[in-house]
Amino acid sequence: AILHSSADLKSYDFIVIGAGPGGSTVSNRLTEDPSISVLLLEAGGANNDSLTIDVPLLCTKLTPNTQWDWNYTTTPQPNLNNRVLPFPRGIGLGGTSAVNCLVYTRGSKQNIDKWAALSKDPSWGWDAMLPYFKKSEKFNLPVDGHNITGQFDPAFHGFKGYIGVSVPGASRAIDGRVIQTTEKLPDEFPFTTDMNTGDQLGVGWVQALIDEGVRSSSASYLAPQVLARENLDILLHTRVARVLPSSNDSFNVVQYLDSADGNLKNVTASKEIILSAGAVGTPNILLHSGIGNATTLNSLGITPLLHLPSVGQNLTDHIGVSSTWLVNSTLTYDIVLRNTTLAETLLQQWKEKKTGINVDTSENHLAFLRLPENSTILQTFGDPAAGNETAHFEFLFQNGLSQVTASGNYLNIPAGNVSPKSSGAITINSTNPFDAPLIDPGLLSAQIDIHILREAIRTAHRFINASTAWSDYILQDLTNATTDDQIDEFIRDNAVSFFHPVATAAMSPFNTTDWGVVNPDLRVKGVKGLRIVDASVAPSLPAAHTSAAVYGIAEHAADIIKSAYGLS
Ligand SMILES: Cc1cc2nc3c(=O)[nH]c(=O)nc-3n(C[C@H](O)[C@H](O)[C@H](O)COP(=O)(O)OP(=O)(O)OC[C@H]3O[C@@H](n4cnc5c(N)ncnc54)[C@H](O)[C@@H]3O)c2cc1C
Repeated sequence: AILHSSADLKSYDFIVIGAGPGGSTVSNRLTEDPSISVLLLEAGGANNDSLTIDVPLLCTKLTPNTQWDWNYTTTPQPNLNNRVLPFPRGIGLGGTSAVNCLVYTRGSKQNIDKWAALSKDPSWGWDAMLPYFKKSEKFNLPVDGHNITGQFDPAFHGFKGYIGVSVPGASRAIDGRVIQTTEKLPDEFPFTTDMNTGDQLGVGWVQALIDEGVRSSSASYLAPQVLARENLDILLHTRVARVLPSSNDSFNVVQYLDSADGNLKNVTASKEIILSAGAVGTPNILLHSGIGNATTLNSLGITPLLHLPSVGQNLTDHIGVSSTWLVNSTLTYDIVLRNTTLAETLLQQWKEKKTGINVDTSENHLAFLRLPENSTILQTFGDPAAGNETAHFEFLFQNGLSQVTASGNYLNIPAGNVSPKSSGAITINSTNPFDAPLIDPGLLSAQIDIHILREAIRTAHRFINASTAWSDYILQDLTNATTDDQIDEFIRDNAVSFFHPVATAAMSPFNTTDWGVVNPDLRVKGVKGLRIVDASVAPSLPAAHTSAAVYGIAEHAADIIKSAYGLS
């Protein structure tokens, strides 16, 4: 049940911190066993009364600087002309999956196999993880009822899980041109039926976290029939300050801020605390608990309880930038952005029938592509991707999603570097656990990353210019950058995080002490009672939007925990 106040707290076997994909999934699966009790603590509210969250196409309005966002920013990024970027993280049931743009991608088989190699545990590889990806998924037919044969491969999908996944349920004016380009230029831009089979390369229909036209966040794992379980309690509006040891080496106590009276209070787990506060929140809680680099903690005035220097380190994220063209069409989304009556009519259609443009996310097609194998970039710097079947960059084909000026119709193609070599860190500079941590994703700190992004932008332009599919459509290229220097400056002035941070509490092999925060069973190294289940344990960043990975990690984690305690 959702508790009214901390006065209703009982005693619990497990306390889970954070209701994003990690925490919601593990809270659900553990309470399938009626002999186990779980308390889920979440800093935000129920998030269940917001049209902006539910309507897939409104995803861009959810962040930054809103009630659904922690409203973090990065430290100034030296390789982006010292810009400070928004770094949204969702707050409330669903966590960041309630505010993201819904794209469902698992990355390549090589990406997931790299987790097994880094952790020296084959259960984190693709073959063992595929059943967990499927277990989390409820693939459903698009709302327009069109025939989706050839738009996805059913062999790689689950149909009985909690999170809705679907292909687009409304066509967009550029769909035909994207597909035609794959037919005209199949060598460089091959069509792929399904990017979630482990073989991700090509151009294809987006799969998005949508259930019959409505956003499916991790709150789907906390649906009313799940909340009806007597062994699952949720306390909302509750920010965790730190975790504390109850004996020398066992962390069983959670210290939280009671929003009702503003006091710090403790609650104890008889078995384990599970940290699922995300790639920013989890290292922040650990550091304030004295778990991290002992020297740095000491210099801040926090007593180190466990020296684990990798806490907060290795933050890896995607970076991307959008190219824009003025187009010869009036069937673009920017007309809706400019016309409140039309926007209201479309919203009404969504409310009444769950049909129309609002049932889908920001694009109907994606591309995952590589640099040519003989490219001088790869020869000079080595290949940063997980292997030769893993993308270097991604395109999202958007039909006028961002308006550039007050008039005109647009095509936007955000291009992301999805196999970055750069990394940064989450650190703290305060002893107050409720102060924002310092978020430095270190974007473009490795030289190869700007080279890849530059070639991604050039490739997006080839997609548009090299095929006759677009010749009667494009009026003007608004990027205005062609030389290396011009494109680099365009990137440094405009690129943003794609908001996919991972690896800030990475798993490393058992008995490895020089890097990593958790063992392959996701227990924090060197202590009892503490486990981590969220994006921060991924030891490397897949070439993919990250929530699918976290659902897979959490389904696997639930089985690991159940087997450790003999649960059903
Ligand atoms: C704008 C944006 C767009 C994105 N687009 C996509 C996309 O299209 N597809 C995709 O797959 N991924 C996308 N992502 C990334 C994806 O949403 C995340 O990878 C995923 O949600 C991470 O799950 P998590 O469980 O690790 O953490 P989160 O989802 O961040 O959940 C952590 C939870 O912990 C809570 N919490 C944190 N600290 C505390 C505390 N001290 N006390 C109590 N509770 C706390 C938070 O409020 C939150 O609910 C996007 C992210 C953003 C920001």
